[in-house]
Amino acid sequence: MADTALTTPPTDRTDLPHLPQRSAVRTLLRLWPFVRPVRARLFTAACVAVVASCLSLVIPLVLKWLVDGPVTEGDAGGVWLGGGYLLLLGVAEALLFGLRRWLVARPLAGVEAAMRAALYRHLQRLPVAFHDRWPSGQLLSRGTTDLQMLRMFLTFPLTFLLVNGVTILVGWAVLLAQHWTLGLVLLAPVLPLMALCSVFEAKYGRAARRTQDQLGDLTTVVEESVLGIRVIKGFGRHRSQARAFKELTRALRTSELRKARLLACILGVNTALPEIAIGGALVLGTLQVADGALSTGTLVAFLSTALALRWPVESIGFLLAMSSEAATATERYFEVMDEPAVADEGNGDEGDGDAAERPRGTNGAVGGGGRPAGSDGHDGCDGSPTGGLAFSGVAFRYPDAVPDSPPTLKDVTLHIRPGETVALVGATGSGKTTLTALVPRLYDPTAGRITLDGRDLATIGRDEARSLVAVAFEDPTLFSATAGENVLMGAEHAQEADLRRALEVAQADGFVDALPEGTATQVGEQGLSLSGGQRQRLALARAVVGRPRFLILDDPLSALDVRTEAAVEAALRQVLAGTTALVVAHRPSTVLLADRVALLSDGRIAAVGTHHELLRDNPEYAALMSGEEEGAR
Ligand SMILES: Nc1ncnc2c1ncn2[C@@H]1O[C@H](COP(=O)(O)OP(=O)(O)OP(=O)(O)O)[C@@H](O)[C@H]1O
Repeated sequence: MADTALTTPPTDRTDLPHLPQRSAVRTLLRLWPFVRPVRARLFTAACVAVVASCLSLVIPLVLKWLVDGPVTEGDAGGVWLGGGYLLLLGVAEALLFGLRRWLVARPLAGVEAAMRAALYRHLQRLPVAFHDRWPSGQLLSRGTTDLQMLRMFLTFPLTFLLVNGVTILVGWAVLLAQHWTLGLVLLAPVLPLMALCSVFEAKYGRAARRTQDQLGDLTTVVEESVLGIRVIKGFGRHRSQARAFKELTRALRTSELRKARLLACILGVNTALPEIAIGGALVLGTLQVADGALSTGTLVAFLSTALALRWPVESIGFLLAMSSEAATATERYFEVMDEPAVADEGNGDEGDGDAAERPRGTNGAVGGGGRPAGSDGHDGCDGSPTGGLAFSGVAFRYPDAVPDSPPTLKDVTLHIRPGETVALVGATGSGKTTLTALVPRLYDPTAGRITLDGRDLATIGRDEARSLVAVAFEDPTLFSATAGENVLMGAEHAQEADLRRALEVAQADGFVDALPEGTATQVGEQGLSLSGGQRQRLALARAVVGRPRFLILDDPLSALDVRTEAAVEAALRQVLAGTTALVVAHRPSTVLLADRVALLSDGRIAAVGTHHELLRDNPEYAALMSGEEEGAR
C-alpha cells in the first residue's frame, strides 16, 4: 500500500477571485465597531505618545544651546544646568511612554476578547453547511493567532505609525528651520522611500496571507492527528504523518522566509537611504562650519535632530509589515463574520451559542403519552397529515454536493402519527442520516415541506424546532464536561430526577455510578475516556432527558453489546411509547422497536409497513435485514 498521509489539502486563498480586493486601510477600518468603545483611551494614548516622541526632538535644541553657549563660554554651571534639562527630558519621555502603555493595555485586551466572543457566537449561528465546508484549523487560527495579531497592531503599529509620522513631520520642520539647504538634502530620499514602501506593502500583504492560511492548515492537521491518533498509530501511519507534517512546516517556513527577505529589504533600504542623506548633510555642514557660514552648535543640533529621526524612519518598514499582517488577519476574521448566519424565523433570536447545534428537549413537553391535544393522528379531510411528524415531497441536496449530481433526497413522503415510532431502513448512503438532520433543522429541505403536529417546520423557527425535537446522532459526540453535564445539555431545565431517569432509560446509570465521581466525573475531550457503547448511552440519555415530543435516533444501539442492547431496548420501548419517533435502524432488533418501518431507497420512501409485511413483500428490505446487501458491498 502506498505510504500516503492523511492530511487536508492546503488552503491558498491569496489568488481566489471571490476575495474582495480592499486596500489595507479600508480593511483595517472594519475594526472600528470593536475599537469604538475604547476610542477615547486610544486617542489619549496616541496624543501622549506624540508628546513623548516630540520631546526627543527638543533634546537637540538643548544641545545646540549647550554647545553654542555654556560649552563655548566655559560656563560650568550652565553645562550642569543643560545636563539637568537633558535628564529631565529623558525621564519625561520615558514616563509618557509608560503612561501610553498603561492607557491601552487593558482596553485592547478587552477589544480582543470582544472580537473573539463575537466570532464564537457567530460560529454557533452559522449553518451546518458552513462547518461542512470550512476546516476546523482555519477557524481556530482565526480565533487565536489572527486576533492576537490584531491586538498587537492596535497596541503598537496603529499608534506608532501616527506618532512616527507626526515626529518625522515636526522633525523636518525643525531641520528646515535650522538650515533649509541641509534640510532639503535630508528630504531627498523621501519620494523613493514612499514608492518602495508601497510596493513592499502589496508584496508583504500577499506573503502574510499565504503564511496565515498555511498556519490554519497546519492547525487542522495537528487537530485531526491528535483526535485520530488511534487510527494513525493503529495503521502504523505515524511516520508518514510526521513526514507530511514536515512538508507543511517546510512550506510555512519558505513563506516565513519570503516575508523575512521582504522585511530585510525594506529595513535595509529604510536604513541605508537616510544614512546616506545624513552623511551628505554632515559633509556639507562641516564645509559650511569651516567657511564660518554655520555655527558648530547649529550643526550639532541639526545632526542630533536627524539622528533622532532615524528610528521613526527606520521603523516604518517594520510597522508597515505588522499593519499588513493585521490587515490580512482582519480580512480572514471577516471572511467568517461575513458569512450569513441562519435566522430564526420563529422569534428572531437565534439564541446563545448552544442553541444552534445541540438538540434540546423540553422538560415536560410530553404529557400522557405525548399526543398533542386535539390531534388524533388521522389525516386531515384533504388528505394532509394533521398531527405527528410528516414529510411531504421533501427533496434535499447538500450545498457542497458535486454540481449536476442527483439530490440526496428526491421525493420523500412519510407520515409518522403522534405517539408512533417509525424505523427508517435503507442501504448505506441512501440518505437516512440526511433525512433525520432535516427535522431539527440542521439543514432545510430544498423542496417539499415537513410538519410537526401540522405546523410547517419552516415557519416554526429553529429554536422552537430544536426544543420540540431531540436527536441522538450516530456519532455520539460528547464534550469536555462531566457525564451529568453532557446529559443535561439535552434539556435546559432538567433536574437531578430527570437526569437519573434518562440514565436509567439509556442503561447508563450502572457505569456512570461506577465512575470515580459518578455523574460529576469529567469524561475527557470528546468523551474519549469512555468506551464507544458508553458514549452512545450517554448520548441517548441526553436525547431523552427532556422528554421530547419528537425523538430522532440515528442507529442508537449500534455500539452496544447484545446484553446491553436488550436492556436499552426494553427501556427505550417505554420512552418511545410516549413520543413520536423516527429511528434509523440497521438491524432487526432495532426495527422491532418500531410500530412501522419505512424503506428509503434511491432518495425516496419505497415502502412502508410492518417489519413482517416488508420482510414478506419487499425483496430489497428482506435483503437488507438478512445482511445480504451489506455483504455484497
Ligand atoms: N455534508 C455533506 N456534503 C455532501 N454530501 C454529503 C454530506 N453528508 C452526506 N453526504 C452524502 O449524502 C449521501 C447520504 O448520506 P447519509 O449519511 O445520509 O447516508 P446514510 O443512509 O445515513 O448512510 P449510513 O447508513 O452509512 O449512515 C451520501 O452519498 C453522502 O456521501
